Amino acid sequence: MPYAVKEIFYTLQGEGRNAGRAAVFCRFAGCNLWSGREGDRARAFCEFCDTDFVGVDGPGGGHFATAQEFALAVEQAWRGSGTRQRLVVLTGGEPLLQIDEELLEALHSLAFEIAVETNGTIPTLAGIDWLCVSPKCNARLVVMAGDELKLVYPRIGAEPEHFEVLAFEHLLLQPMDGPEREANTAAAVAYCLANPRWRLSLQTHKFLGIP
Ligand SMILES: C[S@@+](CC[C@H](N)C(=O)[O-])C[C@H]1O[C@@H](n2cnc3c(N)ncnc32)[C@H](O)[C@@H]1O
Ligand SMILES: Nc1nc2[nH]cc(C(=O)O)c2c(=O)[nH]1
Ligand code: SF4
Ligand SMILES: [Mg+2]
Repeated sequence: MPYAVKEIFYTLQGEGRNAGRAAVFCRFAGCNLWSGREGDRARAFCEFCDTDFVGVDGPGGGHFATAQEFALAVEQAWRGSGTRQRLVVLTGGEPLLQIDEELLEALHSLAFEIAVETNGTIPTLAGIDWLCVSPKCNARLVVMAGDELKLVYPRIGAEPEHFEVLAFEHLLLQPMDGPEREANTAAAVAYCLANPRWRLSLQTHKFLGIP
């Protein structure tokens, strides 16, 4: 299957329980909850997105005809020494629109651990090593289990309490970036102080000034 990829880059995972860990990021083009066009944002299922996932014109982006071709591009982006602790984060856009078993096998065969960032509206696959689900309040959640649940906070209709019954190892609140970021961060801190099952996830790459 061909894969449409906006960009591939090497950086530190900025968010969640793996924050600080070196990884190749692969941003797949396209999302099922927003077209990516500013004119559509107000009526999108997900309206707060901080990401440009339209097209294949970013650094390292393109159309990859096969899983092997894609995996080689990921390997070429890896800058760490050796073949241990190799991590790739598949994100987007919505990566589960494009990830298939062949792609997971090709990445595993190059010794990559595979993390996925998903909105949880598309069934997931076996073979993902770290699954991060970030539910969106206007969209039906179908992925009810995973390694971390990372909730963008605050959102009316997506109160953290609703998600505590699901089978996630780690529960994280990530302040919504945008004009209210400071207030949202203070609210997330207060929530975590009062509800210790939840931990704060900051988008550390943004204040570090790295991709
Ligand atoms: C751009 S999304 C791509 C992966 C997938 N579509 C998803 O929503 O999980 C990556 C992560 O960024 C989060 N995110 C997007 N916009 C954000 C914002 N304005 N503030 C904080 N987190 C945001 C998402 O909730 C998700 O956890
Ligand atoms: N450094 C860094 N960490 C991230 N974690 C999740 C990201 C995403 O956009 O999915 C992201 C990103 O865009 N950059
Ligand atoms: S689901 Fe993810 S990629 Fe799609 S618009 Fe929302 S935050 Fe952005
Ligand atoms: Mg991002």
